[in-house]
Amino acid sequence: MIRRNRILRTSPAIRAMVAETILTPADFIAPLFIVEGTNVKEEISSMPGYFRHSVDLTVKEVKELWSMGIRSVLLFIKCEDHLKDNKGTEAVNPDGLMQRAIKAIKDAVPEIVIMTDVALDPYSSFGHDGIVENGEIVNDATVEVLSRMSLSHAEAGADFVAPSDKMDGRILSIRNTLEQHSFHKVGIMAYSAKYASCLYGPFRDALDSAPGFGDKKTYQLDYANATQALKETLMDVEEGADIVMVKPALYYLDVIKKIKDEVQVPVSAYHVSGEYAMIKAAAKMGWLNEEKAIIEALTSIKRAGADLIATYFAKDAVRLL
Ligand SMILES: NCc1[nH]cc(CCC(=O)O)c1CC(=O)O
Ligand SMILES: [Mg+2]
Repeated sequence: MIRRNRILRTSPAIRAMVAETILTPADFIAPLFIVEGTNVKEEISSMPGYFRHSVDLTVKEVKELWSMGIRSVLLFIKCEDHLKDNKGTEAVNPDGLMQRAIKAIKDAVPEIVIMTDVALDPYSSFGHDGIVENGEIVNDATVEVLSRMSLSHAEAGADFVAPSDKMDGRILSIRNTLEQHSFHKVGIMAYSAKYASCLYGPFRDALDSAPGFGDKKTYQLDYANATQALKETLMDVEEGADIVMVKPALYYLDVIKKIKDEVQVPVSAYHVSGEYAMIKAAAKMGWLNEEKAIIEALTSIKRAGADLIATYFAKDAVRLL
């Protein structure tokens, strides 16, 4: 034998020397679920160990994340039922929960990068990401509202808007709207390769945002396809996306790799609620070691090509590194 492969795995020191993929706290984007009220902290039943917080406790949480080295948060709000409609009225309310949360975080931790979800589902009486007409999700009217919604987040102080809706043409429209209003420093993280996945179930519990009819297959990608994901990601970059995203993450490592090889912007991946829940459930049963499962999952996502990872395990991962 002239090549003994095991030499490079002999000891922890050698393994550390040759490790190609190393996670760091700045890799993580921490998603946060925000609710009305004060001093509210509610555990999400299908996401054990993860919570919805009122704005005051969200601010506390953000301070802790920042002190741990996490550099970015991704905000989602749970809209009160009586404020939901089919027009996204509350989504553009300058005093809405999202807008108030952005301001409170910006005041308390000005340096952290605030990213905001842009889609109508939490605000929609139909639980869909867009405006519904005759049982269909209409594209262009939705893009118009998403652009106003993005502007409203920028006005409140968001650093990045993150359109997760998958309507056609929304990146260009959002970019133009931001430009027209001189928000030259607000970025766009586009959910470009977002699949219609079963893995969003716990998230929809968290926000009470499950579709009231049908599914999201007319706008989110079919998991049988990778080519469309690449095409649509390249289009989003052309339209002005600063960061592109693949979502979910672990079932889509090939898509992350394919996109990373083709684009010249940072690629993020969203390790979604169902991926969190799977690890939590198996760990609770004693079938998997939770800590090892977390680090292996996140390292694999980065190895596939993700520059950034949105994950509910951000804090756990930083503690384990
Ligand atoms: N547009 C809404 C949105 N933004 C992020 C997620 C899912 C995140 C997760 O499951 O962790 C969803 C759900 C959906 O598309 O139905
Ligand atoms: Mg990085």
